[in-house]
Formats: sequence, structure tokens, C-alpha cells
Amino acid sequence: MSEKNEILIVASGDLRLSANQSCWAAQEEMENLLRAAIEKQGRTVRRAHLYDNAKKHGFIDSQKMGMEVFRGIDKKQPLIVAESVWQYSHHVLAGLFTHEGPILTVANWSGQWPGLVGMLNLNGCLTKANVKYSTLWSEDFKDQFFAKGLKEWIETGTIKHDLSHVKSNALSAIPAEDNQTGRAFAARLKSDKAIMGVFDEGCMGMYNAIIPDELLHQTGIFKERLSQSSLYAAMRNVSNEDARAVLDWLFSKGMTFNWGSDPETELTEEQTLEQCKMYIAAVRIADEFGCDTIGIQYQQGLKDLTVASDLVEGLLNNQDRPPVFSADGRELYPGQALPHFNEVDECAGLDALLTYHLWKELGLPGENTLHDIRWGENFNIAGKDEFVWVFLISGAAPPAHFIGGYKGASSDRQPPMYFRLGGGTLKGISKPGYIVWSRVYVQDNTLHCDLGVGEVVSLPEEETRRRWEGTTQQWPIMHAVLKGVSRNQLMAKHKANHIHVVYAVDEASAHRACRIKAAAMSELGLQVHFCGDVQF
Ligand SMILES: C[C@H](O)[C@@H](O)[C@@H](O)C(=O)CO
Repeated sequence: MSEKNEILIVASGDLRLSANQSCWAAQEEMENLLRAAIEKQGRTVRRAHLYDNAKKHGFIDSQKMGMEVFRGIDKKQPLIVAESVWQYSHHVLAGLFTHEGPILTVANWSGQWPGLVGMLNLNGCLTKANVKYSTLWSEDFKDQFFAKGLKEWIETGTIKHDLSHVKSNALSAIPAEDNQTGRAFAARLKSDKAIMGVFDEGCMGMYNAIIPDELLHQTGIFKERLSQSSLYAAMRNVSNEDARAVLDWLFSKGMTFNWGSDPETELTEEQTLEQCKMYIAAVRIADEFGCDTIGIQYQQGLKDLTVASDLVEGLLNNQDRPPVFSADGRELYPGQALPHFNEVDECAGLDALLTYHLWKELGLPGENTLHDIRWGENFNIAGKDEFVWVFLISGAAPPAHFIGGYKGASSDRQPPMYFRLGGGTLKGISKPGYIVWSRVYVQDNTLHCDLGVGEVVSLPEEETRRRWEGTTQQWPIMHAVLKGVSRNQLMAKHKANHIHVVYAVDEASAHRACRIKAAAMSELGLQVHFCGDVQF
């Protein structure tokens, strides 16, 4: 029987034992702070599942375990999902789906592990699943913002955040010419139709990243369901010479590969060459099926067979990339990027495809990518305190985004706790400039898109290093300032772990392109929400 005063805590984790073990200490520390904060407000706390001595961690590490845990829970009790690590949302989604008491998702404001990323993914999943929840985050669980939010949740079962930065009905205010440009482009896309190649749908429990076919079809995009087994088979048909030619091309562009000799912990030349084979195989399959965009899941399945897909993904997203030829000698997608959506995040795939072609039509650089919303802190820029986000993705961004392009790009071994078989990243520091940011998501069984304007800033070398050391230094980084959107506003509104970014050429072109992109998204049938300062 549950006590009247009691709040339950559950913690969803990774599927990979190594990740759960490495991250457990941070989770324990966070839960202790959270527990103290709750007790301070006169409530008691009980973990709904215990530390497992054999596994050496206390996370829910599968859907099966999650269902088991929730079978033992009083459905009406208030429940907190506490996250300080990257987690697979489907571990707890089933239980939360039928939970009747108030639900709160909480993450610690730390970059050490992707806990904020994990919580944002869960929020996106709960939103898509139409499960009511509230959400909070804190650096030390003693701050005013957190204490106030927690009190509100305990007393009322819900939290109202400040969303005054969101303008959901502003499309009618944009200039007629921008509206016309965006709509004409999207009408063509919709009528011509496009193919989204999905190499094994559903990555790491990211239910939010799957667009139901019925919704996607209305945009003119149709899925081609591809298998990572075919990708692996096709890799075996790529010759060593062809793989070597890709690597030579990258060397000729000045890219660095941080190779060592121990494949268990270091990147090796063999791993990179295998990635070059994957790059060629992916382009050949995309061509065979006529794909306009592709996504490779990698996690589940491919991770047990071969090296990471990240180098491949970053190259595909870059217009200037190593040429790939078909068996009969045709160059495939010559002079073009083949937009790739990391972790088969189909919401990002839709965005990537639309943005790449729209930007080209507008005469702007089309390379775009998603990043994780990993963390962030204030930094003084030209005498002004700005909140600078750490946008970081687990392996690849297009070299066109980096300071120095390919010369500024390097490949580091993926961390062994996530990527046992290694493979390198495509890493660099994103160049300063204006960007349009966005996120497509599913809410109320409808496609939505949040979008706004941002600026990538240049930080001193030691600050970049500090931010990398405080997160994952093998991964590409972007120092982003979002215009007119505070840290808490983004966290409260965002419905995904990922955020999409594309450069404009200056501030005015970023605002114009943002308006046109909104009109295009609207023409495809998405509900558009301008966030922050977008000039009309
Ligand atoms: C390696 C990790 O699992 C990452 O894939 C994770 O942090 C993400 O990037 C989630 O978007």
C-alpha cells in the first residue's frame, strides 16, 4: 500500500550495460539531491525499483523490465522520472501511458552525460503519445526556479512554464512575397513527391522520432523501409580500392584522423576504411531505391556487426563529399549532399530534405544537421551575458559547418561504452554565423514545427575545450545563442532531444529564410510556431 505523502521515483537507462554502469554514479548523486528537495517540501520518496547488485546499476534497462516495475506501482501515485543519462524512452513509455497520477520528468543541469537529452526525448515521446506530464530541470536542486516548480507540481499536479516566446498564429503576418516563395516551393515538393529511406525504423526507444505514415504522406514524402542487413551486405561488396579512394579524397581535403593501434579504445585505419565502405554502400542503396534522404539507425543490430555510421552521416550531409560510383561507373548524386537523418529521426529527415532544397533555391548553403540539446551555460560575449547552448551530436555534422571546413575536421574514436566496435566521428567546431533552428514533432496526431533564428558564436579556445571536456569531446560542437528564447523557455517548449540547424549568410537572410521555411512547412500541412525573435 502506498503512503499518502509518498512520491515515487523511476530512472530509465540505456540498453547498453557499459553505459548504465559508467553513468550510475551521476544518477545516484542526482537522485540524492532530488530526494532532499522533495523531503524539504514535506513529502517522502520511494524508488519504485532497486539497485541491481549483479548489474551494478539501478536503471530500468529494457521495456520488459519497465513493464514489470510499473505492474508493482499504484497507478494513482505521483511519479517522477529522474534522468541524468541518455535513456531509451520505450523502457518507461508503456508504464507512463497508463499511469493515472501526476507525472513529472526531471533532469539535472549537467553536461557530463546526456541526461537533459534523455529527458527531452522522453518529453517528446509523452507528447506524441498524448500522455500528460510536467517537466523540470535544476543544477543543484536548491534553486528558486526548481523549488517553485516542484511545489507547484506537488500541490496542483502540474507546472505552467513561461511560453510567452511562442507565436503560433504569426504566419499571416509575414510578407506576401516570402509566403508565396515558401508555399510555391512546398507545393512542388508535395506534387513531385520524395522518398525517405529508413534503415531500420525506431532507434534507441525514440518513439517520438517515428512519423506515422498517414501524417508523412500528406507532406508528399513516402518511406522506403530499408534494412541495415542489406547495408552490411552491400559493404562487403565494396572493394578495398574504392574505400581507399574515399580516404585519400578526405586526406587531400586536409581532414585529420586520430588513429592509434588498440582497436578496443582507439580509432584505427581499418575502422576508418570500413566506414568508407559503409559510405559507398549507403549511397549505392540510396540510388537503387531512388531515395532523396536516408537515415541509418546503427544502434541495435549494426552496432554488433560493424563500426559506427557517424563519419558516413557527416559526409552524406555535405555537398562537397567524396564521389561515389555505381557498379557500371555512373557517379551517384554528383555534386549533391544526400541529406542524412541521424538515429533515423524521421522528424529531422523531413526537415533535412525540405531545408536542403529550399536553401539551394534561395541561394543559401543547404548543408544542415541535427544536434542534441546537450547543455549550456552563460558566457560573456562583448560585455553581454548570453546563454550559450552546447549543441553536440553523437558523431557527425557536415564539414561545411566547421571552422576551416575539412581542414578543421577530425575523426576520433567513438567512446567504447556506447560504441564497442569503434569507428570515428566527424568532429569540428561550428563556425560563427546566423542560423535558422527548427524542430518537427508530432502532437495531437498532427505534425508541428517550432522554428526561430539563432547565432553561432565564437568562444575562446579554452572555453570550447572546457565545454568539450564537460560533455563528450569526441563529438562535433556548436556554440549557439537562440534569439529571444531563454534557457527555460526552450526546455519547456521543446519536444525532442534533437534540434535542427542550418546557416544563412547574414542576419537578414536568416530572418527571411526562417519566414519562408515556416510558409513551406505550413504548405506541407504542419502547424508552425515561431519561437523568439523572428523579424516579420
Ligand atoms: C551515444 C548516445 O547514445 C547518443 O546516441 C545519444 O546521446 C544521442 O545522441 C541521442 O540523441
